[in-house]
Amino acid sequence: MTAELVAGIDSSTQSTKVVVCDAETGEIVRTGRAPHPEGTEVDPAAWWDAFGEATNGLLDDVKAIGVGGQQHGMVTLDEDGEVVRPALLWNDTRSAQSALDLIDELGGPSVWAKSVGSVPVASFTVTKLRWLADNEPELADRVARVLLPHDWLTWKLTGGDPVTDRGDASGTGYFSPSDNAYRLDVLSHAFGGRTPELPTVLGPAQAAGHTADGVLVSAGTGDNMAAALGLELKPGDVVVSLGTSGTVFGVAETGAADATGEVAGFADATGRFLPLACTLNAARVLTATASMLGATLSEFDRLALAGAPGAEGLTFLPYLDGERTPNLPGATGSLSGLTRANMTPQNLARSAVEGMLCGLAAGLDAVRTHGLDVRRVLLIGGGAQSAAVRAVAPLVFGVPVQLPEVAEYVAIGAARQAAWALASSAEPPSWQENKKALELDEPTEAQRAEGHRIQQRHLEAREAAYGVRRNLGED
Ligand SMILES: Nc1ncnc2c1ncn2[C@@H]1O[C@H](COP(=O)(O)OP(=O)(O)O)[C@@H](O)[C@H]1O
Ligand SMILES: O=C(CO)[C@@H](O)[C@H](O)COP(=O)(O)O
Repeated sequence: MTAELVAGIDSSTQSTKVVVCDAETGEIVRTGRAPHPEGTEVDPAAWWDAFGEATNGLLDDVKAIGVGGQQHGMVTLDEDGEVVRPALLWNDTRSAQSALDLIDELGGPSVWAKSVGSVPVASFTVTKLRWLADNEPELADRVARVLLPHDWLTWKLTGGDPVTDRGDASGTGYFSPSDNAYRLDVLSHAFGGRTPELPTVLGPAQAAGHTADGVLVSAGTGDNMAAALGLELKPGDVVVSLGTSGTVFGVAETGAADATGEVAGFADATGRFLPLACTLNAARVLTATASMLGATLSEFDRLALAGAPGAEGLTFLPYLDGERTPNLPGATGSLSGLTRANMTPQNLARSAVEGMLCGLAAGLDAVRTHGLDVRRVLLIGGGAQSAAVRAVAPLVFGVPVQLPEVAEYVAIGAARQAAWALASSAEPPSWQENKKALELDEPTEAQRAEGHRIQQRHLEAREAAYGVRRNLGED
């Protein structure tokens, strides 16, 4: 009997990736990818074009397809289903003041954390709608429907009524993951009294519909939720993803409600929860530093590996695109501790790797404080391909770090969701047999202490430069 095939799509910030898998075992049989345009506002048509390019010739015998997409992006449609304005992405910080206004107007951070699981920052859709209402009211008046990137792609595939899932909906700021319901009062308040249509929230294994060719389309989800599904996380597993964003997350049985805003209390794609901390600066810290040094990524790795642990006193706070955690949307990066002796390409490269990872280590402390048991870190995303990152991560994180076989876990998770919807089973198929992970070298006690010192220095520099206090998990 020939295997049934399912496809998973990862429509993330920088590209669309596709995997086609055996529905029963998860074995990957084909892959594809296509780039997205630069920028923090993008015409959704570019994602559809990238989808077409990435899947070209790959979907002929596929029975089901699922879409994982970058979270939070605001896609606005008019009465005719036409896009009203380019989508504002999760990393667009223009709505930072709108976030502060909304927090204030609706009762403060604790009220937000309790009602929708998260305190909104500029990334959240709800703040983008407020920005639109305040700054482009004539466009806001034309908005009949608001979707997230994955909702829009799913809708393009089925042509039916727009749908979403609980995981991606939980990143809007107008959905309560604990009540499993939209907060239309919050939506309407944020959008100046307007009440656009929202997509129906499907259950984890429900189908969104079918393509014109009869391929089943699953509900889809946000990219981090899809990665969690693809990795089949167990209690104690925490993912650190180094893509455009840096994210730290794990699956929990109860939702987080962090009034400090460091941890977002998202839902996952299985009916559980996904507490998550997110930075705006991850893999691109490495690529920007490599480009400043005139180095390729492998030359950059060689430089960083030749730099001394602690970069001989250089501290790089890598807020190159502003920052989200800590919430410093207008921040710029800084490099401190320079001397004539330590100012070398090797130390600069090393400090970029350490600075980026220290931001994620703070996220690790934050999710630990909010209930996640951190027994091991699974390192994924484009930045995990860096040899220097692999060498430094165990020191800075201070727990065992595993590198799941380099593969596209968002797309794999979306494919697993498609296989689940195809089987209509109570639980998703287990693809665990196909999972291999490389155990990175455990740090010695001395290296662990070094990692701790690097993290302490990073936190002190953060406090000195931006007044950010340490969170509860830090000593
Ligand atoms: N060896 C490497 N070292 C550092 N960065 C890398 C390496 N390989 C890929 N990247 C970076 O990873 C990023 C892409 O990661 P990915 O997880 O696909 O991002 P996203 O999902 O946000 O689109 C790009 O910025 C790319 O340059
Ligand atoms: O906003 C978040 C998480 O809340 C980001 O993680 C986006 O979902 C984009 O992901 P990548 O493109 O970096 O994978």
